[in-house]
Amino acid sequence: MDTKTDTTHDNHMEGVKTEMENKQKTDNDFSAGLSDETHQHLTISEGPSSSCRKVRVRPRPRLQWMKSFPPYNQCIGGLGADGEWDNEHNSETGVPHQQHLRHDEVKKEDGNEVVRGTERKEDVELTPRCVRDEVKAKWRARRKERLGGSYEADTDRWERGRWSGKRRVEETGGERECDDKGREGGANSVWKHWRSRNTSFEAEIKEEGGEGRKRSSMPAVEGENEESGETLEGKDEGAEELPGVRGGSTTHQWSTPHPILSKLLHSSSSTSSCSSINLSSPESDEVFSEGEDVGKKRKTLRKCRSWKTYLTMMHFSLRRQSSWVQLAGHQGNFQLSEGGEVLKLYSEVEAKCLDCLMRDPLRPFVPQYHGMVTRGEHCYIRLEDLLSGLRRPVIMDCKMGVRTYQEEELVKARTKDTLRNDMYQKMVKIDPSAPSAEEHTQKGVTKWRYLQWRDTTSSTSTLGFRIEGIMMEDGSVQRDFRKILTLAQVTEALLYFTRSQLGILKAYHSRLLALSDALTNSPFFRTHELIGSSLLFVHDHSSKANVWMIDFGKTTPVPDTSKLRHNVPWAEGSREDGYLIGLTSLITSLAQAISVVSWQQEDSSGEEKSVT
Ligand SMILES: Nc1ncnc2c1ncn2[C@@H]1O[C@H](COP(=O)(O)OP(=O)(O)OP(=O)(O)O)[C@@H](O)[C@H]1O
Ligand SMILES: O=P(O)(O)O[C@@H]1[C@H](O)[C@H](O)[C@@H](OP(=O)(O)O)[C@H](OP(=O)(O)O)[C@H]1O
Repeated sequence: MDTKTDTTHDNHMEGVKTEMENKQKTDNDFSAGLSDETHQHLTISEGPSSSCRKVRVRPRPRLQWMKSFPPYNQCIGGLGADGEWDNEHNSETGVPHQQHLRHDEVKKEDGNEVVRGTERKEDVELTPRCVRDEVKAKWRARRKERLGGSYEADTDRWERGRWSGKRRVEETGGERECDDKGREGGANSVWKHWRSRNTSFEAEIKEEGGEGRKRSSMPAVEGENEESGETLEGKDEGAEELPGVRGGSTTHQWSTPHPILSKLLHSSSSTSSCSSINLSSPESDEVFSEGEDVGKKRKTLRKCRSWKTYLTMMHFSLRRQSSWVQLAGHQGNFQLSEGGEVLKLYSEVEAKCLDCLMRDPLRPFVPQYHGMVTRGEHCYIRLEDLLSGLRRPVIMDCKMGVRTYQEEELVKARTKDTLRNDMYQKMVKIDPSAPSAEEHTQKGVTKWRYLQWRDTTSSTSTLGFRIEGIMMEDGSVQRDFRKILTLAQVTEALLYFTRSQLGILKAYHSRLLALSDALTNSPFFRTHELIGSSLLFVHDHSSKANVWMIDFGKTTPVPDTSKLRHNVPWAEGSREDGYLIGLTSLITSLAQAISVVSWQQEDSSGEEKSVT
């Protein structure tokens, strides 16, 4: 955006400051009082500032396929698209951090090699990298040959592998719910069981089958990814967590890990020598035998060293990158960085919000924001990975607020300047009778119409939030929660999501209460309309649980900062978002779930006592 917007925003923040100084209070339902922690966060030194004007920025597209966005598996541990990591910007100075470039200054973009570095050091270090690239290129060529040369161009397969776990499940004969021994298991069967017991909640569960964890790995196995890093793509923290190694959530493709990956992992335990790596798989033979003269020891050694570095980095990455997964939102918006940060396609609106939030009492509830980075021609915001450190994370994304459209969408809709056929199609797919006769004729709806329809046919309008998606620990993803409309249904979904674990329910409950306090004391919240923002619930089997505020792409400052209440229904012009209505619903529902589980436990312990 332009300078005008910046000025507006700055003025706005100035207004916020004045407001704080005057200690004006908005009329809301929350208790006042700053906790020590809140004070602590208020005094946090300057966070990263948006230096986004200094780089070329594109609007966030709704990407159809991933060719221009190398997939997650290419981003791991620097094994990405041949040195694509580039200008990491110092968020304060806007100057690229040259030290973040890897030693290879030779950069390939779209096949064009760009030589950047001239220093001696780089020249020396280029050698193993070049060897590696050469080997990788040969290997790629071989794989391509084996696959009939189709995988590079077959974008449909690419897309399928990356994003459409559902279709994958169908193709693999619905083996999603069986482990490699053919036993039934995994979250889906639990979900089905749960659903069959709970007739009041009729969500149609679509078995999207491991869309999360699997999708990032699939292209590698199928050879759909033309880059070499994909073969070693990791997602969990150790060999025991690898697809195919872990039972209960695998398809037959994963009955064994990829041969090279398997060897890498085994080799990592013996770190002393490259000779400890047993390279006998067909793939590795291909890589290492071709053009390799055993007599030329030096060359071989260099190759080994190169591969050793490669393997070490890979193993490190596997451990570090955990199992990041994008549960909701725009496809292609995200990447992982070398350091395990989540990179989200840059939006100035969001960057400004995050910048403010780093100096707000809400900071402990928001992923750490580390400024921005450019990669190729795109710019990304750098976020803390909220799944980092979790094993087999269970995730739920709740989109907050009583509406998910901005008021400006309504204004645009009145002129009907843009009719969206894609949204019309989505609407028809869910309910053919939803579009009006006119919309059917036009085969298009305005964005506002679609979003408003989504809001009114879900719990958004009534409860002030909706569940966008849930991923269980086996990687199964459910995204269709349209039929959850009442608090009781939400409670049932929460019981399913947490598997009725009291500790986790309580942890979520107290976290939301703390969030509620922080919101009360937040100048950011008092002065911003939050549209389409989510609460991300994450926990794992070790009972780590947390809730985070994410997605500020449609969160904007309001001109009159004294009026916003967040706990009243929206009327046009009010800018009210109903965020607190949603939060209250969630807190109430969690309290209900806690009561239900407590009763159940009391009941069962009573029964046990009476038996004994
Ligand atoms: N910092 C993070 N750490 C871990 N996971 C994240 C993080 N940020 C986002 N995600 C994952 O990505 C998903 C989408 O995030 P987000 O809502 O920010 O994307 P979006 O494309 O802006 O969404 P929308 O289309 O609703 O605007 C989340 O549901 C979550 O699974
Ligand atoms: O979840 P659904 O039903 O698929 O609908 C999408 C969802 O509402 C997104 O939040 C919205 O993006 P924004 O939040 O950025 O508006 C997107 O609009 P888009 O297609 O214009 O990106 C919608 O298509």
